[in-house]
Amino acid sequence: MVGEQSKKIIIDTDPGIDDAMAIFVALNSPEVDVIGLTTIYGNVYTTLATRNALHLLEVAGRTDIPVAEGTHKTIMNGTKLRIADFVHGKDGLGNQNFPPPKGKPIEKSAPEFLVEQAKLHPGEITVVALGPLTNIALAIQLDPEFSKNVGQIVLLGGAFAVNGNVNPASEANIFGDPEAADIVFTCGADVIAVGINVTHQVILTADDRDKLAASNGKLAQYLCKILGVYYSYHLDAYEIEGVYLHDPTTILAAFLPSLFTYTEGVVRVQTNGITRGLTLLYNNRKRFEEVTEWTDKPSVKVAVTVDAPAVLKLIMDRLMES
Ligand SMILES: O=c1[nH]cnc2c1ncn2[C@@H]1O[C@H](CO)[C@@H](O)[C@H]1O
Repeated sequence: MVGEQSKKIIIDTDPGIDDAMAIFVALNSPEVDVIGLTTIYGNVYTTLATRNALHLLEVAGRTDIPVAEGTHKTIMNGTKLRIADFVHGKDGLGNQNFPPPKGKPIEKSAPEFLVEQAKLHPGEITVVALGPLTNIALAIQLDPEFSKNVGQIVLLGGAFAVNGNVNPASEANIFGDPEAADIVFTCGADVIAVGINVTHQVILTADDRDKLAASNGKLAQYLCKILGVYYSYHLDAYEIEGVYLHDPTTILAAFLPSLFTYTEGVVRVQTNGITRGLTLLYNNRKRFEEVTEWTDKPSVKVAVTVDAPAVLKLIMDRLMES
């Protein structure tokens, strides 16, 4: 669905059950035109993320959308990755053993595609980053103009003034590549961070899932098939009969920003020690005597509150219309 004034978005994704939901919400939202998917490790390894991205576009009948494969390593060339297959299933999509997709990724790598599109449409592209931030950091390193050319970077990442979900300090996407995250937070682009302090407020209950399953929405029904593993994980880890809608909530922040409130400040990422992956926002309330690691760095916006009932309703409506 493409509206007249629709925003061009590129989704950087590691599908992932909530990624699948976010991609489908975006494809059914007239406010945005999805011009590409780029893939990254996180919920699964990058190779599987690419396969799943192609598969999801086939399910949605949108094979016209290009998929560019991202990096298999962290920005520091690390190959020991933390993969959250215990959250999403071995295949990333709820252990359904879907057949391999027919399509192939494009020749360009994810960072090359991001740089190319930002240059082609200066100020117009919104990158929605749903996994670790390595591809975006590589795009920044590849082209010094990328931060200026990109319209906005809306990222799911961080745990602002709350515990993380990998450990008490760190949220999964930031923990996946803290050095890359720090590059993105300080790159000078218009960055909006949606952390788990916000996404943990948007919960799809078992009742909501039943409503999706009972609808005629083709994509809603597909999602209900793959959601089982995600529910089991939440019951086990959080003792809730519902799932957090991290990625779909972040997608909405990209085109319906008024559903959220924000604060602004410099965010740095801890890259060492037991708090590796911690996101720390300087709230500008004190002028420090010393020069700090936050001094003279560009500010970003960090989501603080969310109209959770409105976000949940929109996500469900868009999926049930599919
Ligand atoms: O406990 C966890 N470990 C790793 N990844 C997780 C966990 N819980 C959720 N996610 C995944 O990480 C992103 C949000 O942090 C989401 O993509 C979510 O599916």
